[in-house]
Amino acid sequence: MENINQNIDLKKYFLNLLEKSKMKVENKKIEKMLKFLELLYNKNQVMNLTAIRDKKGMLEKHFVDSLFLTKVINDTEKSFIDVGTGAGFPGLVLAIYYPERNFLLVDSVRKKIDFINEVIKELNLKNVNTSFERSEELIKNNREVYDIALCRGVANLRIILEYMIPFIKVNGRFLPQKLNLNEIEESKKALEILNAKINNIFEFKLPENEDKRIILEILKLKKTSKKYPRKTGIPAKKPL
Ligand SMILES: C[S@@+](CC[C@H](N)C(=O)[O-])C[C@H]1O[C@@H](n2cnc3c(N)ncnc32)[C@H](O)[C@@H]1O
Repeated sequence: MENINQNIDLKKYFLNLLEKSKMKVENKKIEKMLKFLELLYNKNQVMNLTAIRDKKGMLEKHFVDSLFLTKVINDTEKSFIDVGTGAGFPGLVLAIYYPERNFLLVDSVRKKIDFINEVIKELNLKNVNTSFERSEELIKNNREVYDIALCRGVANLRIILEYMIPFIKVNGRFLPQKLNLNEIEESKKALEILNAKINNIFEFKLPENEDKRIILEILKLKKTSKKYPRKTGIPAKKPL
């Protein structure tokens, strides 16, 4: 009985966070997200998947924060890649939200991808593929094929630009999530080399703790030279 009441409270809490953020999510998707939350919470007891250890914190800082992207993503954008997805943020939440669109979730740590594969199986998701290759390796067969690239909490902007811009089509968008605008100035050279520009900056506030969250809209203007990304490890060691 106690468990059922806790689940009802949690659902109410999630719906309230969404309402405060002016977002609507269909009930069957909410149920899937709550199931994902349960799996994450349980796995996090035995394996370090996220530093946020309570369910309400996870709902706000992982689920709602991932869903902010739905305010920026257009109907025409159908293929997505999320590099450094960790426990599935933002990519797995968006894959639940957009069951008709295709997602590739990537993380170089195999046990994280093992967890994501378990969630995919439990939730019976048909629109998600996974890879535990590093992005600099994975690019070989995936150059310029995605409409949207996603990346949250992985590295400095100038580093992730080199990882991500090569994956997207010309006129595709990279939508990195950041906590502030500090990295923009030092990323100017990387943007120029990779033929990309910052087109827009979207600001959000987490509904409960009111911390600021940023989504950068980066547009790919022309094809990327095959020189990029450089060999594995170099983008992080010697950023553009
Ligand atoms: C701090 S976690 C962020 C996880 C998740 N995106 C989130 O926001 O909760 C960063 C993840 O990026 C992965 N990562 C870093 N560089 C990578 C690369 N070049 N290719 C694939 N994964 C990478 C790490 O293994 C780690 O799991």
